[in-house]
Amino acid sequence: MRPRCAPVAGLGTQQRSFRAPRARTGPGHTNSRAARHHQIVTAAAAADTDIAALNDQFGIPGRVEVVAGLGGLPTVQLKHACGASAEVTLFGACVTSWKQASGDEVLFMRPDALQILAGPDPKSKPISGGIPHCFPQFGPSAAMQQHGFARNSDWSIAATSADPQPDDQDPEVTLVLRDNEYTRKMWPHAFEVAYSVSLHGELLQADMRVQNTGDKPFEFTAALHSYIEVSDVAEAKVRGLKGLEYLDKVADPSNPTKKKEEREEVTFDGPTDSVYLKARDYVELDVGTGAAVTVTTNKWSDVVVWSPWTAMPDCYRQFVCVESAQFSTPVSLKPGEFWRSQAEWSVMDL
Ligand SMILES: O=P(O)(O)OC[C@H]1O[C@@H](O)[C@H](O)[C@@H](O)[C@@H]1O
Repeated sequence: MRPRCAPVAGLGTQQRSFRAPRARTGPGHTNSRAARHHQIVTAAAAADTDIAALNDQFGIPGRVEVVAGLGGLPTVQLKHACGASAEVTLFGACVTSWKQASGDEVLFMRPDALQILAGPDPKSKPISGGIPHCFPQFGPSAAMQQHGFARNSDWSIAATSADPQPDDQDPEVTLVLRDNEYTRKMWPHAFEVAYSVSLHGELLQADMRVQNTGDKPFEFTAALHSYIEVSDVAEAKVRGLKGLEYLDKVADPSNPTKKKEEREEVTFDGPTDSVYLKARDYVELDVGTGAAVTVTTNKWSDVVVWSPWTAMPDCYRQFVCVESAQFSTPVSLKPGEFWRSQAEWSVMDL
C-alpha cells in the first residue's frame, strides 16, 4: 500500500462516524426495482448462491454488485463514488479486499487464502486473510475450529443499500448467519448474526449484531481478524497500546503469560501473539510507507496483535494482524437479547 494523497475525514476518537442503528426490514419485504436502485434493497435472506440471480435481486448499479470474487466465490462488491471499493465473500462473510480511491489495497491475503477450494471439505478451512470473523469463539478450544465456525459458513445476503444523495453514496451490504445443522453440531445454540459492511468515502465500517434466538442463554467470544498489508514487518509499528495488560500467547497459547505493555510503539522482531485486555477504542498500525491504518471501535473490548514471523516463511514480512476482539469478557446473552459492536478502518498519512 502506498501513502494516500489526502487525509481521510472521520479519523480518530474525536471524529467517530458510527451511524445510528438502521431498522431491519423483515423477510418478504422487497422494494420495487426502481425504488431499490435509489434507496434500500431489502429482501428475505437469500440462501441461493447463483451469482446472477443474487445480483438481480441485490445489485445497485454502480454501487453494489454480486460478482465471482476470490477463487470464483460469490462476492459482494461495494463501490463508493470516490473510487474506494470493498469485497465481501458470502463464504465466511470475509472482507477480501478494501481499496482506497487510488486503487491501493489495504488488506493482505495469505498465499494459502484459497486452500478452502482445494480441500475435500470446503468448510474445513477458512479464507486466510482480509478480515475474517471469529465467532462464537476466539480460539482455540477443543469444541470447534480454532476461531469458530462463522468464517467457515455460508452466509446469506439480507439487504444492500446505497444512499441516494449524490455526495453521500455509501454502499452497504448486510449478511446473516443463523444456526443450522452444521453449527449446532459444534455449538448447540440458536442464534442470528447480522454483519453489515459499508464504505463511507474511503473509510471501511463493520457492524456486527448477535442475537440469541433460542430459549436458553449462551456465551460467546468473537473477533474481527484483520490482516493488514505492511511494507515490511520490521518497519511496522502499532501505537495506542501503552499501559495495557496483555496475554502473551507466543510460548503457550493455552496458558499465556500476563504482561504489561510499556512501549509507546509495538514493533516486531520475532513471533508476536498478544491479546491486549480492555483496550482503548483507537489503535493505529504504521505500515512503514508513510501511512497508518487506524482502527476505531465501539464495544470491542480487546485488541489482538499477531505476527506469525517465520512460522509462515512465504508471507510473514508482508502483514500484521491488528484484530478487534471480545475475549477478556465473554458475552452472555439470554433468550431474545442481542449484542452489537462496530469497527472502522481508515488510512491516514503520517
Ligand atoms: O486462523 P488464522 O487466520 O490462521 O490465524 C491464526 C492466529 O490468529 C490470531 O488471532 C491468534 O492470536 C493466533 O494465536 C493464531 O495463530
